[in-house]
Amino acid sequence: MASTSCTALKVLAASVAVANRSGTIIRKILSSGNLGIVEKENKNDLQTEADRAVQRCIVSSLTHQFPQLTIIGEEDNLNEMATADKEYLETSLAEEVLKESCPAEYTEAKESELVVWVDPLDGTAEFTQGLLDHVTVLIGLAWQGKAIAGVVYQPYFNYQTPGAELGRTLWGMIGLGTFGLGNTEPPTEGNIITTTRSHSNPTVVDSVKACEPTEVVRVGGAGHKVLLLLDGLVHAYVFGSPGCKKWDTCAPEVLLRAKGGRLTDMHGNDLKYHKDVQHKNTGGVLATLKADHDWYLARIPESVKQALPETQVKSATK
Ligand SMILES: Nc1ncnc2c1ncn2[C@@H]1O[C@H](COP(=O)(O)O)[C@@H](O)[C@H]1OP(=O)(O)O
Ligand SMILES: [Mg+2]
Ligand SMILES: [Mg+2]
Ligand SMILES: [Mg+2]
Repeated sequence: MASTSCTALKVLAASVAVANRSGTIIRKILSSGNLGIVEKENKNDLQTEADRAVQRCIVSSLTHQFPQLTIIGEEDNLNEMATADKEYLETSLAEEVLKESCPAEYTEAKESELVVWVDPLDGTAEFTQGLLDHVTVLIGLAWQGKAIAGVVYQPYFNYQTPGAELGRTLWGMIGLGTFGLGNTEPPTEGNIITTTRSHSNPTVVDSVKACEPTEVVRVGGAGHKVLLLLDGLVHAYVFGSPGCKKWDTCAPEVLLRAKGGRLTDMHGNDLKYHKDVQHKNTGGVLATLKADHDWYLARIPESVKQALPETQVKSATK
């Protein structure tokens, strides 16, 4: 099989398997009733036992199978202990990924050149408030500074539909496509914009308003908002704030771009994912699937652009 010699596809197959395992961990912790909530930088920046346990699971599992990867996870101080964490070791590879052929441009990508951006639980604020379908697990793979593959796992997809299967896995690779989706056609009428519900500020409000929405959908999570685009429920995701980090955007960006969409900062620049890049997406986030991305870019006010400088890369050669 062509895929067996493709390291990027193998890492993606491991990421899909460990994302699925993460769902079991998150659901078990929520049903235990003890979320172990900790405030990080401020009251809008929370961490739960699910964030910690899933990061340990993902980092220990990927490190065990691919020791030369660079893995950058949201939750600090967990990576070192994760290598010794046997409880959470997931060593399977997702067959549905392995059966695909590696796009020619990635056959040369070496394990030591891949950077994996991990958000163990995106939408933590909403998770603590019981808005469970806002939660996703995000694992994105970057090579030569570009997002090339990723998985978005939604552990509580369908949780309000009795009898339906709980959770879904979406994964993709640039050049291969996005898998696990249904309808992706956007609404035929209006200009529906999704944005933050828990991290708003004046530049967020100004950028949404400037894009002339007919409706604003305020929900949690970067992964969740990109899923709204991929499910054909909104036309654009507009986040005029530096709050999102590389682990919030890497995997969702792949799923969008592999379907022909775009995810940029507010200046229209592509985001960079080198291992030594600034973690914050300081230029904000603008994402579209079928809508005219440049139309939205042209409407972002100069005052917002000035408040959101482009992200700096220490060395763009790695
Ligand atoms: N000001 C912020 N402080 C901390 N995290 C933020 C901030 N803004 C955005 N994020 C992260 O980006 C995600 C998307 O933002 P929002 O839901 O506000 O649109 C959030 O779920 C959160 O990720 P996480 O939940 O993984 O900490
Ligand atoms: Mg967080
Ligand atoms: Mg996040
Ligand atoms: Mg998170």
